[in-house]
Amino acid sequence: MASGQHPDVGRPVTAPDFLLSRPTGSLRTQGALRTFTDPGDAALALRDGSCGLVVGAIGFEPDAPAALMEPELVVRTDGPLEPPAYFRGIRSEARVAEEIPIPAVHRARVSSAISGIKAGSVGKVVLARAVRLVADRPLDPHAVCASLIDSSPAADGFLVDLSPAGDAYAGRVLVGSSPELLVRRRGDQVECHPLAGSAPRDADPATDQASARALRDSGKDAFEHAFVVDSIAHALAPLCTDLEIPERPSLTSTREMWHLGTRIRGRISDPRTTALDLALAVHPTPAVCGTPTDEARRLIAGIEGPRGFYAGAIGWSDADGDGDWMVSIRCAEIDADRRGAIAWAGGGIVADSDPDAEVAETGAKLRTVLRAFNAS
Ligand SMILES: C=C(O[C@@H]1C=C(C(=O)O)C=C[C@H]1O)C(=O)O
Repeated sequence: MASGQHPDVGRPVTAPDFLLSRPTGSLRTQGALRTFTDPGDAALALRDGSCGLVVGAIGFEPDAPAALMEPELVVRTDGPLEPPAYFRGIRSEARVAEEIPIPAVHRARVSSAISGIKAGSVGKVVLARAVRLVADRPLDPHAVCASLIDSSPAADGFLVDLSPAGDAYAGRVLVGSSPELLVRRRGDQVECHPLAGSAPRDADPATDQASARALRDSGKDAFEHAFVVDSIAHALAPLCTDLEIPERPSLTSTREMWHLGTRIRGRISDPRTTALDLALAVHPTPAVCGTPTDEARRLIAGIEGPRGFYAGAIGWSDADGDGDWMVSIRCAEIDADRRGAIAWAGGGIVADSDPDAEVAETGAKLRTVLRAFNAS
């Protein structure tokens, strides 16, 4: 670098403050003509035609502030995004400074959730844990996101400036690589691809295939998965016709995990129902919350405290009603000063869950994000 030059020289001026990269099409935006903290207001603005496009993030709790905006500049691409060389050239470095809670406490929480489930309080609850990362040199959220996209076999990745959610979120950025499609609408076609039931991948191909087969044949995981399909089918039934729900889930994978997934398809009944309306109707699914929803949400709030944007939804919706919303998992929130971040991972607990396996599963899920920070 020549002396006197700013360290950011070469940084693309087009760096977006919202991006969603997906194999089926991507979107990146800059600037905000208008922001919304209440997703209901954004949904209304799309429906009454006063807003052409909404992008951003919705929190886990329905009344938590959202970070939604009507962007100034929009670039849509058919396939996944190709991160700029500038961001690919930056190696992010951070280390795990704290586990929230420590794995032994997460294990104990899972054990007591299993006892609660057996006593009949809920059928399923999703418990998460977090890790706090610290960095000696400032992190660049776009570089972390570039690494997330490049490490994802499907080039899944997202980045959302959370500033529109208010002072507590000013300058904070959510980055992640979610494999889970909450809902997508194109024309009259609606699609969801919920995931639930997981097993860590293994470097040894024979072991890896064996754990995929064990997941496919696991009664406990099929049971855990069915809560999610039932909940989405129930939420979509009044909004869609021709709902197609495969009888059994199929295997799907990321670099780190095997999952059970079910591709649900339907046709929109009323064309005024936008992708954002659909997202708000299905969220939070039992893939991140539990069954019954309100009881599981109360349990989670009591055990974990507020989740903020983890286990919420990120995506976009336009005034024609089209849009994509992903479940905000495999993600981290980067601090405004760029010296730290917090990453989360959770897993569904049912009566037959094994506490040690749940600790291992959340550890494996965290690897997606930890790799992007070169943290271990
Ligand atoms: C909650 C997370 O993942 C969710 C929970 C899963 C499970 O319990 O098996 C699987 C995929 C996701 O729906 C997470 O990654 O943090």
